[in-house]
Amino acid sequence: MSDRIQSVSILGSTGSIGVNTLDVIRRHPERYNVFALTGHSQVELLAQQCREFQPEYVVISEPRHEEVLKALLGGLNTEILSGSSALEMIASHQDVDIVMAAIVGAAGLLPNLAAAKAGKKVLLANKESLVMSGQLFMNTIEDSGATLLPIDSEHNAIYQCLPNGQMSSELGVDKVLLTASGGPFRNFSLESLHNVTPAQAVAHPNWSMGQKISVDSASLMNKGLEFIEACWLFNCDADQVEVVVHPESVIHSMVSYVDGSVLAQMGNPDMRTPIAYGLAWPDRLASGVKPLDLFEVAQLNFEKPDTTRFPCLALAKQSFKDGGCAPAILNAANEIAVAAFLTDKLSFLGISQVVEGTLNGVENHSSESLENILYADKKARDYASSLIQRMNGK
Ligand SMILES: NC(=O)C1=CN([C@@H]2O[C@H](COP(=O)(O)OP(=O)(O)OC[C@H]3O[C@@H](n4cnc5c(N)ncnc54)[C@H](OP(=O)(O)O)[C@@H]3O)[C@@H](O)[C@H]2O)C=CC1
Ligand SMILES: CC(=O)[C@@H](O)[C@H](O)COP(=O)(O)O
Ligand SMILES: [Mn+2]
Repeated sequence: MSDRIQSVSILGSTGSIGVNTLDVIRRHPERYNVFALTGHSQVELLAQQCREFQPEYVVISEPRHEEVLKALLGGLNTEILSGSSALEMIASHQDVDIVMAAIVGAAGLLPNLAAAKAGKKVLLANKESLVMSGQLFMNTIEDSGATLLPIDSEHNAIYQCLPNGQMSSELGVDKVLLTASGGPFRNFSLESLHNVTPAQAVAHPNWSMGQKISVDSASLMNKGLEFIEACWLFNCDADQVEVVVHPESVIHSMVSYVDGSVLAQMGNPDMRTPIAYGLAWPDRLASGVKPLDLFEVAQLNFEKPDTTRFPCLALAKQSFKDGGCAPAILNAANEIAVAAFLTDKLSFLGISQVVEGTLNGVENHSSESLENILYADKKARDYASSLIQRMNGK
């Protein structure tokens, strides 16, 4: 354990992961100091977090809200910044040890890359940035000597079950078993999926999360993004990752070995466990999570995923196999489609149609440069938006 207090920047402190991160940090003032906090639209909550944790910097990424934030924080010794370049600054600042990457979606890419380039300990919750830029992101981590620790519950579990955090066949690793809850519509017929609402989609059976990831869990796009995330994080081929539906979300994922052993990481579904693991690694830290009561759990169930009702999983796997910017195109189309679904401009089943249509309609290029990735992201957003307009007869 390091004796020095660690300085933490939290990208997306007003979100579900951000709030849980602050909850863990609050329990350990002797170990962590908050260097910077960031939010996008929740100005009141961001101001409240600043009053409690007194960071050096606060960034409101949406510049419209800067004046309100200033008014709310009058007299506080925290420097107030706005805009996306400020996010990169607080993610790469020389006084920062740990960066929690918890902005939702592609908006996290540039600050996450800045943290990686600056050699920080990067706690990666934002899976979209890795899906978009897999090879580039992993190369950046390796070149800078940064430490990358997965916070996504499944990947954190896999990391804990692998011998050295990597898919090593020399050490007898056979396969990664990526668990999926199946989401709120696991038992819905294809017919009934036509009419499901945003309120139903965000009501995840086991986890309390932000709206976008909750819809992704309902469509199984979350598992598709996580499939790609696992391949990059652990240097796996597509056939070394198997998705297993496990409705209880008590096993957070598993690793199988050539001798027939299967190692699982288990616990109550509460993100404070992987967050505490990432913050304290290689130590362990009390997180406030209730111990798992196996008698209460009683049963663990497993099923195969159904890609007929949930085509997003198959689309994501295919995009990874296609390579280049295909995963970035998939991600961008999905972000646009989910936003349209949440605002009643697209049906639930329309999400996979928009993603598939965009993958077919936008040309794929090499993903070697950041410029190519950002170009694919922009093209895919434009294409998906116009597709939704056409689907709505406009
Ligand atoms: N929630 C969970 O349990 C899990 C989440 N993850 C991943 O972690 C990430 C965050 O998820 P979650 O916390 O649920 O999401 P939330 O929607 O709860 O929070 C998102 C955060 O990002 C900020 N934000 C939104 N848009 C922008 C933008 N354009 N620029 C900068 N900041 C922005 C939000 O600010 P504001 O709220 O102020 O608008 C908020 O702080 C996602 O990538 C998700 O996939 C992974 C595993 C589990
Ligand atoms: C908590 C977490 O990591 C989420 O990504 C969660 O896994 C969503 O659950 P499903 O996508 O399996 O429904
Ligand atoms: Mn997950």
